[in-house]
Amino acid sequence: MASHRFDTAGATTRIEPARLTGATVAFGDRVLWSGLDLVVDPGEFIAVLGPNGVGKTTLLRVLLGQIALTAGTAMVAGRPVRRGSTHIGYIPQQRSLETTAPIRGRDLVGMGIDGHKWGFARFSRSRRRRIDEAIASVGATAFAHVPLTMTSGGEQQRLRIAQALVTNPQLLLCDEPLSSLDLRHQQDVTRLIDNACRTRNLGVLFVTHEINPVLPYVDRVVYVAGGKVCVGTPDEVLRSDVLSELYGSHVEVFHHGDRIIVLADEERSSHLHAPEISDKPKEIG
Ligand SMILES: Nc1ncnc2c1ncn2[C@@H]1O[C@H](COP(=O)(O)OP(=O)(O)OP(=O)(O)O)[C@@H](O)[C@H]1O
Repeated sequence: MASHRFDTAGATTRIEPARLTGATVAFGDRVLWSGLDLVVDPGEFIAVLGPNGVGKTTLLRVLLGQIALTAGTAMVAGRPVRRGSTHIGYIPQQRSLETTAPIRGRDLVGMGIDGHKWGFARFSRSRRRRIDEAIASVGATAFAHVPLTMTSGGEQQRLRIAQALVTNPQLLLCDEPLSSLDLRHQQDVTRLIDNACRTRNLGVLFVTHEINPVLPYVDRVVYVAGGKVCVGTPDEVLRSDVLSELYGSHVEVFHHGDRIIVLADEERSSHLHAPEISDKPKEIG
């Protein structure tokens, strides 16, 4: 894991992408999670895991400045969180990109620089270069000029990653970027994000229900369940005893070849799961 960034003068400057201290989020009487201490290092790939509805997206929204902590502090790039920070690249949970407007991939990537504003900035040479570089870095050059409606889900996800990277952020927040992708595209997208993490020295928080495609790449996991959060390496956290304590009910972690399968007894922990509650054990990863 890289932990230092080199400036142009060759001196080492350490920029901390994110830091949460004693972080707690509650909505009314409902405490979503509490007491989270987490420092995201430069070049560190962290997976955020846990069942539905426990507050994984909320964690990203805290760092985006969209949800205020009930207690504790949240910093991004050494400063208190604020909305609209260019230090953050964000890949939101997948929404359909279908639109009647003739938007192309490179338009989408450009929106990472200037939102949905259209104007003279569109024609600046440096802006064009940044967009071209971001598109090339995710291997999307061949289809960046095609209307988005004519691109596949995997191609759109590459363009979303380029959009998140175009401001050269220090922190990349990814909210279930693997959903709706087949295994090959899950692996491609995970590799791309890992490559951005290592080569750009940026911190990555990657929310996912698919543990196995990301396992080869992650440095640490943040596991949210039962109103609590556990942070550590996959070997430290993805264990039956650790997760049973976190869930407050029996959880089995199986190793099958390279794969990890987490089975939680939904009946006993159904209050942790939303909205589809099953009386069968649920495979989380
Ligand atoms: N602004 C808000 N006000 C009240 N409740 C909220 C707010 N934002 C989120 N919640 C609730 O907090 C809970 C956690 O939501 P969140 O989307 O963070 O969960 P998640 O772990 O990302 O779930 P999933 O895996 O299903 O995407 C949900 O029950 C949600 O309805």
